[in-house]
Amino acid sequence: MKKKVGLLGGTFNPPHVGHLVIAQQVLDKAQLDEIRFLPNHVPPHKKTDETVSVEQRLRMLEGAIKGNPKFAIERIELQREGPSYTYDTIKALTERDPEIDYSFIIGGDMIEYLPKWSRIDELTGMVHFIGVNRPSYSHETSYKVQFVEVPDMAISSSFIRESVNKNRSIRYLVTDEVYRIIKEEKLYG
Ligand SMILES: Nc1ncnc2c1ncn2[C@@H]1O[C@H](COP(=O)(O)OP(=O)(O)OP(=O)(O)O)[C@@H](O)[C@H]1O
Ligand SMILES: O=C(O)c1ccc[n+]([C@@H]2O[C@H](COP(=O)([O-])O)[C@@H](O)[C@H]2O)c1
Repeated sequence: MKKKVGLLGGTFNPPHVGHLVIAQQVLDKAQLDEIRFLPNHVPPHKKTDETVSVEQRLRMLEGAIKGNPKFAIERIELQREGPSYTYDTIKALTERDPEIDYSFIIGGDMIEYLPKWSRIDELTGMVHFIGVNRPSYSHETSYKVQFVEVPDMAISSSFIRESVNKNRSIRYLVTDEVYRIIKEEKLYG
């Protein structure tokens, strides 16, 4: 049987506990073998805090997943210039790893946004989508998306960036390692 790998694509600026909980919940409930976090190079549809480098986002992600043998990082988008379209990524990954059965995990905001994704009709035929609930967003869609229920977490990277900027605590919203990097490198200040 093919190995079942869940891809959690994101900007991870910074990675927060919401990302980790989703990944663990989907791993268990969808009975996957492994989760690979897929940091994008350039987010296709949004501006993010560009004072934080790709390298810093990657180091925070490495710190966030440390210690979980079922979590890894897929770096394929970091090697590609331009917006990180998922169509290009899935095409490259399925060609590279024909022995892996990939699923692509998305939260409610991305489920709502699916109609605007690049080559979405082709993409839904190429990869299995798994959607999770996210407060303030719907998970209803006409696209083929398997729904996995997770605890509702109103946590976002933007909330964390804004909290740091306003001198409010982000303790427990990110792992200790991510917290340390944000403080030591004075990110989002
Ligand atoms: N709290 C959450 N609940 C459910 N899904 C989430 C949550 N946070 C992030 N996700 C999902 O994780 C993936 C990656 O998210 P991303 O790295 O863009 O973080 P974000 O918190 O949405 O960032 P930002 O606030 O900067 O837009 C997306 O599919 C997103 O929907
Ligand atoms: O391919 C697209 O058109 C597309 C549009 C929006 C988002 N995505 C992907 O969805 C994932 C979550 O995006 P984001 O912006 O919430 O970090 C990430 O892997 C993005 O590359 C992909």
